[in-house]
Amino acid sequence: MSAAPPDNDVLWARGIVKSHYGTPALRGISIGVREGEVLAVTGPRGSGKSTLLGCLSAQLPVDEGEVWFNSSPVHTLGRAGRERLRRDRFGFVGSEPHLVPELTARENVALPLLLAGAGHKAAYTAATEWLERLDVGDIARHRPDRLVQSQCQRIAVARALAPLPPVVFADDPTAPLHREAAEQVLRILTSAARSHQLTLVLATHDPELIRFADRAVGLVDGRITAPAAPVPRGTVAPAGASVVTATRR
Ligand SMILES: Nc1ncnc2c1ncn2[C@@H]1O[C@H](COP(=O)(O)OP(=O)(O)OP(=O)(O)O)[C@@H](O)[C@H]1O
Repeated sequence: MSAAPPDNDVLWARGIVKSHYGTPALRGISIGVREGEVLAVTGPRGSGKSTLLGCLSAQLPVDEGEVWFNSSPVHTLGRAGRERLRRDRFGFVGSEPHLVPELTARENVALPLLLAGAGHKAAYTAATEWLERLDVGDIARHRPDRLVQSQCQRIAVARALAPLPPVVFADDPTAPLHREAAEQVLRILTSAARSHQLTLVLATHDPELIRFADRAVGLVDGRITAPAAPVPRGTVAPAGASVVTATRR
């Protein structure tokens, strides 16, 4: 019989093992994410970051181990239960924006709100506000084919944040951006998460970007590297330098 997860961890996992068609991706990962914190998952390409986010966010079933969200088990849910959890409680930003090409920027951001049952006016007002926060309010009526990738990625961030999900997963969200745009998008993403008390799990292969997080966990070959301190404010921490023990601010 397993122990219950700690109350103050919004996400908690123990001993996750996951393979893709026989290729091991996670080899026994245990991790806790506190409510309202920004946790960076860092490591080289192929180290298992996307797979870890997939398991924590109920996109991928684990082969072994446990995943809990708000003290409820995720690892025992079937496909429909995992889909419901993702739709109702989690937001996602990937390395590609994946906008609906037929819809304007504003319609893309309003879409998840409308699907969740928000009224038309409320959804479009919120979409406009989030686009303005992401500095792309001026292109609200444009379709993605008229926009550059950094604008599309900002729209994708607005779309993930607008419903204010308790947890946002961002898997290498700055991959298509140059350094300046990457830093700006991460600054907006992390400050929006903090000001709305959202929990953010951020995967990045770029060790310089973990300074935007409160804590960081390093992965190598599907395993967590040695535990260490929280990300110090205003510094650049090396990859795999810290794991998961203290609070932010
Ligand atoms: N769909 C898949 N089919 C087969 N192998 C996969 C699949 N997805 C991931 N893998 C393998 O699992 C391991 C971990 O991959 P994962 O994508 O989780 O790492 P990552 O750290 O996110 O890498 P990247 O930074 O390149 O996205 C790698 O060896 C990868 O080749």
